[in-house]
Amino acid sequence: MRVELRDVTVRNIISGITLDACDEVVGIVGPNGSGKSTTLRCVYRALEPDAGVVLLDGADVHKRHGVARSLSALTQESQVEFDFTVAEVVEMGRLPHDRDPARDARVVARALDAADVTHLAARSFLSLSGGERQRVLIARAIAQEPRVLVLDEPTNHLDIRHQLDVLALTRGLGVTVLTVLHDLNLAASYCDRLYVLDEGRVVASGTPREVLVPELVAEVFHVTAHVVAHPTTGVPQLLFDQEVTP
Ligand SMILES: Nc1ncnc2c1ncn2[C@@H]1O[C@H](COP(=O)(O)OP(=O)(O)OP(=O)(O)O)[C@@H](O)[C@H]1O
Repeated sequence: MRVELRDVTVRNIISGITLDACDEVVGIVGPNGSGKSTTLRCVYRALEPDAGVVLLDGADVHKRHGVARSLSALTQESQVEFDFTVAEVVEMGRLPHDRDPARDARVVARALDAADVTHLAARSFLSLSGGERQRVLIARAIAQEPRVLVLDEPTNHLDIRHQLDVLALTRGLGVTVLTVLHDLNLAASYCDRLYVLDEGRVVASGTPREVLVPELVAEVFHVTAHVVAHPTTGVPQLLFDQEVTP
């Protein structure tokens, strides 16, 4: 499914954001406060742009019917306030769909397994650690069987193994994934294309190899980076000098 943002503007926070993603993993990177979460909020309809439009397969996401069945989001606001079990939280992913108990149970079991939380199914969500909660919320998003998955910092709280697992898992779904990532090396490894935001605007876009060059990294993040090829995959990876550039 194709997601397109055309000239999306929200107050003075983001301005003229244009991007698209279709059946690929697209990363949004940029410094703190550059407008990444605000951009995603417009996609998962927590915010309506002041100008511009967000389209899902060509239809305005704020007017289209059935968006909840097509799009799921793991966001900074994704939380569970009441004391549900893990299994119940993941079952909530099925709510936008017509009920089919046997199929729902299979999908939920697969999602629990994929996010490595089957052993936690009977536990209270509120008793879990930050990383365990994050994996349960990922399982819920997967259980929704979305065609577009919107992720705001999905690796938050996760240890390195689960960071790699979650990114491989979401990539393996074969759907459109639009994700904010802070770790530029994970972004280079898992994203087909990247958009770089700075001060509410897109300042670069392209493949990780095209975008993650020392000049851009210095200009946007104010650090000196050296690009090396990953020894087994050849993917560009960044090594940083310790001094911050002005
Ligand atoms: N509701 C709001 N009212 C006023 N300012 C806001 C609001 N939401 C976001 N901002 C401001 O807009 C800017 C962009 O915020 P946003 O959360 O989109 O950035 P971000 O790139 O996701 O940042 P981070 O990397 O720190 O998560 C920030 O300066 C933030 O303080």
